[in-house]
Amino acid sequence: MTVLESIIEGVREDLAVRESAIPFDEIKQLSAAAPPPHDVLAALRAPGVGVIAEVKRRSPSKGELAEIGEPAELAADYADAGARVISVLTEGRRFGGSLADFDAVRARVTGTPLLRKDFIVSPYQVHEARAHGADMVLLIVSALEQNALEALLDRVESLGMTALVEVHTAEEADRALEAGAKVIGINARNLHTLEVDRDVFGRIAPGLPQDVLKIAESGVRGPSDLMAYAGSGADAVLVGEGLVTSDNPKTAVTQLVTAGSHPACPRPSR
Ligand SMILES: O=C(O)c1ccccc1NCC(=O)[C@H](O)[C@H](O)COP(=O)(O)O
Repeated sequence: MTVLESIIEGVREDLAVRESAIPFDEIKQLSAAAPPPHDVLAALRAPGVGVIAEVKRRSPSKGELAEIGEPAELAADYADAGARVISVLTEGRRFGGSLADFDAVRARVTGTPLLRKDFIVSPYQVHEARAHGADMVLLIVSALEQNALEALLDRVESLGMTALVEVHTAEEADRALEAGAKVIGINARNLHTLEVDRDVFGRIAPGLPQDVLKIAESGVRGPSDLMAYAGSGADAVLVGEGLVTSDNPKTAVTQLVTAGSHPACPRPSR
């Protein structure tokens, strides 16, 4: 079993527990009653290369990353520093995240879009994300059959949210486009082996249509990585470890945001 398959096995077990506590019809009603989502596409299309800043406690590749006592305070720092979107990992077993983290961040950060970063395999999780105030959800192509990917993407958009459709290979990028993805995240990390290869973005992004927003995920440790991804066509970078392990995450975001809007930073070609 690969790392991704093992994560998803646990996600399905945890999901079954939540489904028995709050049935699907109820979560659908809660999602319909939530305040409307932020316009994530507009946020990501703002000038310059944007930063999606992640609240990440630990990871399968690195173990414990940071003790995040107050995820809401960390997220508020990210927002103040100019992050375009804040990503909150809600998977508990391997990343130490939770929907409680997400709720705390949503209550504190009202003006910046939030990404629910989890391993979405069921429509239930999409409604659950919206019920908790998510504006964006992650759909990982290699975790989903094509018909499931398409159905989940439709559902995300029908609730007014935006899907970050994650790929790691050119074939997965073709599947994302076939499904109608408007935002494609190219993850440098192979989720089956955990190997990180920053060159993956530069191999895939140039082949994507100009109007698709391209997010470079993983492996960003500072402004020079953002600049390199920008040179290959990134509209934004998604950063977790590099922020939560820094001495001052707010300054780390500011440095990335400054690099992304610097005249020397290659412009997105959209
Ligand atoms: O981070 C991991 O080890 C990991 C392992 C298996 C599945 C997903 C994983 N991470 C999710 C992500 O893609 C990252 O949190 C995100 O891209 C930020 O990456 P980084 O800046 O390198 O923390």
